Amino acid sequence: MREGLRATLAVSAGFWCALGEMLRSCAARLRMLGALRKDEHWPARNLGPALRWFSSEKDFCLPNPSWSEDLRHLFHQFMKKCEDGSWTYISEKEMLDLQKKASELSFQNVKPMKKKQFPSTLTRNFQEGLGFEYAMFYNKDERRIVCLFQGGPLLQGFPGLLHGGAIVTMVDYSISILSTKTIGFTMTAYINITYKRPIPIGSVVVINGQVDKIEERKVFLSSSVHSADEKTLYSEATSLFVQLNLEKSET
Ligand SMILES: CCCCCCCC(=O)SCCNC(=O)CCNC(=O)[C@H](O)C(C)(C)COP(=O)(O)OP(=O)(O)OC[C@H]1O[C@@H](n2cnc3c(N)ncnc32)[C@H](O)[C@@H]1OP(=O)(O)O
Repeated sequence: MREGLRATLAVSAGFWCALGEMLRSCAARLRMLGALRKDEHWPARNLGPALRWFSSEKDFCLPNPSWSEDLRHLFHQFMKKCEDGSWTYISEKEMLDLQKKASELSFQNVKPMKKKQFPSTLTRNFQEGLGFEYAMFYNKDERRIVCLFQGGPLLQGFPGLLHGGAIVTMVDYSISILSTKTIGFTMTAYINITYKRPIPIGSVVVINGQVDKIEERKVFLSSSVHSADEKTLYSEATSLFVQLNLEKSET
């Protein structure tokens, strides 16, 4: 009897959580669409809570209601490419595990912030659709990474356009995962980015990163940012990542 009651309570708690999550997603989608409406100036006070409470249980790289048709389409295309094993989907958990392991191994003197103060990594701190929406795919044999990225209204620089800092953040994050998967834990030593065309907020871009050369602890990479139809080249970057010297790193 008691077991039955417990099961009922668990099911109803699950139902309310799922409903809450669904309503939050819809609200985020509506806010994003509102912000993208022509001629509308979107004051920050209308944003509502922009931070998202992070749950390590949820895979934020999977499609959510804020994703546009283009992003969904590309995501499913890449998931298909994963079927023969040439490409692999990188889940949120894998990204978090990489970060956690890197900080455990290298920065013993740095205290991670408490979850309550700081929900997650920069790219995951925004409500659905308002910041960084992305999914990544890795090709081990070709030493390549692809990141499908849709930047939301909180990443605005000039009106209606993505901020260059947000673009390089996403490029840096993608290739940092590539270099770490290629030779172990690395950090960005430099990244030189050239912005060729502005990226409209809410549009979907494809970040392609590849390893050009490895010299001992140094990984040289190049990357590009294209439109989903590959017709527009938005940015190009070259960068150096250095494998962490675990004996030396203390801070
Ligand atoms: C898993 C995903 C997590 C998401 C994170 C996203 C990525 C990031 O944002 S990382 C944050 C930004 N980056 C940083 O904060 C890094 C700060 N810098 C550092 O900690 C160090 O300088 C670091 C680790 C890059 C290199 O330091 P260290 O391990 O002591 O290497 P060091 O011995 O000085 O240099 C190694 C080699 O790299 C070269 N090198 C290092 N930095 C540079 C540079 N900026 N330009 C050119 N060459 C460089 C050196 O000349 C040397 O070359 P060689 O072996 O031929 O003599």
